Amino acid sequence: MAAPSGLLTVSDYERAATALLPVHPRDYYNGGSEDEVTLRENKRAFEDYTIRPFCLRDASSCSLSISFLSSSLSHPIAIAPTAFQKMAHPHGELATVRGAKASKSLMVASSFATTTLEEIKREAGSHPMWFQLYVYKDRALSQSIVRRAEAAGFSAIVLTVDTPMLGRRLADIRNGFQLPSHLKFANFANLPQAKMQATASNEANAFMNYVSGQIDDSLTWGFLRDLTKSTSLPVIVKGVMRAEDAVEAVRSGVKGIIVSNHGGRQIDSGPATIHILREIVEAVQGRVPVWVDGGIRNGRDIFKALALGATGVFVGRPVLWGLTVAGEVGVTHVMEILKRELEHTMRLAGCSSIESIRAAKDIVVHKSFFARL
Ligand SMILES: Cc1cc2nc3c(=O)[nH]c(=O)nc-3n(C[C@H](O)[C@H](O)[C@H](O)COP(=O)(O)O)c2cc1C
Ligand SMILES: CCCCCCC(=O)C(=O)O
Repeated sequence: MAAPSGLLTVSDYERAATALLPVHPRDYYNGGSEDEVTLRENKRAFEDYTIRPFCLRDASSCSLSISFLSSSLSHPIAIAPTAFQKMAHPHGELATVRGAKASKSLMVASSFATTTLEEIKREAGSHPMWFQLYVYKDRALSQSIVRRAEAAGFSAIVLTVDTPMLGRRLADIRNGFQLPSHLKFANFANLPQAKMQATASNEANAFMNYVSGQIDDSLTWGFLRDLTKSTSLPVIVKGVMRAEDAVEAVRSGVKGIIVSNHGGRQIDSGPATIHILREIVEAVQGRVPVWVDGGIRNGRDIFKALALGATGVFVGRPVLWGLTVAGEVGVTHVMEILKRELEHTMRLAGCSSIESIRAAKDIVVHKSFFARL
């Protein structure tokens, strides 16, 4: 199947998906928490940074490849974990895996997938896949999920640390958002699915409260230290927004950090992730790779994140929009658009490799740079 014609950018996919989706999944996917200040700011803040291109630097070839830990990837754009992908398309997570493979993109599977982690990994084969972990009050259940991810062949555990409870997503509360009754929390076959799906009581927010109530809100650094020791997989933390937390995470044994505010879905009024990236990169001093997500919608955004020190970036909603519009073809197309835009930006800026973006001092500056001229 060919990619839909006329869709040239992620914004085109956003408009198309938003028009197609029923109101509950649309608001769940697109929305943020409270006044959605952080949701908007994540995207807007990229405009505060300017690209200062070099000229006459041989733009005839360009490589997007990166390496970190003992891995190498053909490009630095990865697929963030997002829950309930079968609301976007009947093939859900499996279509996303196929799109990840076709576009050679690293993918993270969500704990709250509507497809089991074993089915996801089977579809992925040898393609690199990480597993995102939410920790439940039922610690035995959490441990069994980690063991299953190890056994299935995932290559890292991504521990989400910005969600002791769910943020207040007002649109979902107003809609009485629930997982449609034909879909399941596939990784939790033994939990009372009926409670996790449509609740007969229809009490406002019953579903969100139930899910939120399953997540362990008492986690501390001790849990992270224990996790890094008890799993055979490298642990990466997702949701770090402060330099001292990044340093503590490295001390706790993590092998990577994802600077993230959960796409503006958790605490509201937090800063845009792109503003926080540099201080975290500086604090970590190259001891572990640092990724960033939140509001990344085009190749210039990705270029800016790389120039500010990111090893790579993750995208969440853009993939859901691609999945909604055209299943695996849409996911592939969204990722190809981002890759093409990144390469285009690199060649116009005089950078023939990702390394050369990072090495070029001041190629990306905050707009306040010009105030001193
Ligand atoms: C609909 C939706 C579901 C999400 N589900 C999860 C999840 O299950 N686990 C998780 O760690 N993050 C989850 N996230 C957060 C994303 O992993 C990521 O941090 C965020 O989407 C990045 O922002 P962006 O959507 O602007 O690219 C979700 C985000 C969205 C939009
Ligand atoms: C309504 C249940 C939400 C589960 C959490 C998934 C997630 O991380 C999100 O941002 O949504």
